[in-house]
Amino acid sequence: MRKMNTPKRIPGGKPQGAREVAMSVLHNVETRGAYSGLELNQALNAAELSRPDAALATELVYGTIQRLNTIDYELGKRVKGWPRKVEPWVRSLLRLSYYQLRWLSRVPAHAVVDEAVRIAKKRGHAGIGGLVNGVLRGLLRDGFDTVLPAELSAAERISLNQSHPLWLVERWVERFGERATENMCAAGNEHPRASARVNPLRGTREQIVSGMTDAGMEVLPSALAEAGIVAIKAGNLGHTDWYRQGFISIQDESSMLVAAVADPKPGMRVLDCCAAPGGKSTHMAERMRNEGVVIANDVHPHKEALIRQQADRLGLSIVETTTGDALGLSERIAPESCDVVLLDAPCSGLGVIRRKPEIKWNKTEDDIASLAQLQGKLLEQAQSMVKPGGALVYSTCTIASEENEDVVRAFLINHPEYALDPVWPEEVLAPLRESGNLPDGFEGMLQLLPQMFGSDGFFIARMRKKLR
Ligand SMILES: C[S@@+](CC[C@H](N)C(=O)[O-])C[C@H]1O[C@@H](n2cnc3c(N)ncnc32)[C@H](O)[C@@H]1O
Repeated sequence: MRKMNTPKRIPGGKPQGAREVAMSVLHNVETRGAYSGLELNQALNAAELSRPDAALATELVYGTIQRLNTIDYELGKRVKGWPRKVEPWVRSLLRLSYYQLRWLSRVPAHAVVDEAVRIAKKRGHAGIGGLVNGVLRGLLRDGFDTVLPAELSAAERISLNQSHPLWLVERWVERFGERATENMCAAGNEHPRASARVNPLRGTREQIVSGMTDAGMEVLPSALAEAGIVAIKAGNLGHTDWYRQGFISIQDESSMLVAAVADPKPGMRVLDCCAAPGGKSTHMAERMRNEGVVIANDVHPHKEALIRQQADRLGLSIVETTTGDALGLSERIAPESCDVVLLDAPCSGLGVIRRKPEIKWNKTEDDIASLAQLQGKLLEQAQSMVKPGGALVYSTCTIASEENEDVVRAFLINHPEYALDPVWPEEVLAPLRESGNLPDGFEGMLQLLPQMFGSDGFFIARMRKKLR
């Protein structure tokens, strides 16, 4: 879903109903490069849909973006000049209708077609209505199995069946093999599970799981993160008193491993270079039992308040927020003054495709190369503030060796005073070992893949600065 140069408005005024809202969001994501999450929130607020309709619009937006490759492949067989020669809003309408007919069986097929034709006529003309009617009824007649030509490569087949861009699938097949890549892409199409992190200053995981269960929520302790709770059927955890009163934070289970690997102790001085919205800063402060200091820095001034709000909600007074480019941090923070420095770097996000599906269509190999350069520079800054004997932790939510292992290896070549540190807390290593996901000869770098635990794809490396 690359941004096009000539954005056009959808004719026919304000969107009404779930499908029109979804269509307008998809249109804006494609034509203006808008973020699906932000765009959807704004559209839902403006349209004042009922809860079921808002849920349907949400499902249509995310599902259509997730399955875009497969949808376009199938529509390309039926619509002349697809997709370029078709009006962008008609494209969005056909795509979301295809998604609904193939993957959302709870809506009767005739209702999907009738509604799509109604929207096409209302916003276009009878001719567009006829096109939409013909395409959708043809699909209903012929069925929805994607039959691919036998001569396709494994990567081409996975790309079309699992709807991921070919360049990405080719890289992953080369590195992880066909089976793991297919599983990874399938995991990328799953709905993300909601999970929460327990604030140990307010209660234990057992207490909170049992309190939630008593309240009728279906939750489980995380198999990956010691502080994690996975929601099976629990509604929006962010709307509960557990959240409002600081018992829990909403965080992915993989993300929870980062503070566990950093493992700061009470009384330490800790720096989080790229901290907003504060998930890992607050987690580290919790693990430090609110003793010591966590300096939470981010480049964007408006994000400082987000970190502050989280720290206040959780009752963490040791989180000190600062704003500035992490590339200039060493001008503001004394050299070798921190026991632990975390660089949770900006990255291509290929591990969080489940949450932000447009990443698949917006990111390019050039983005990976330029992010890798920035990450190398950020790590260079971050290291200068680590005390001798202290820890430097580097993490990303992506699955690209250039942004992960290569950044760390290049750094270590230039910094013989650092070494990878494989001595991670047993709470992190045990679940990895027991599930067969701890690499042989583990050196202190871990690439978590989304299919391993159903959590985000994440990379974590822990390095130690040698004592002089
Ligand atoms: C992966 S997110 C951090 C998530 C955060 N650690 C958490 O767990 O909530 C990366 C953050 O880096 C920030 N960022 C990007 N470039 C930066 C820079 N040059 N200096 C400082 N922060 C930066 C972004 O604003 C973004 O909030």
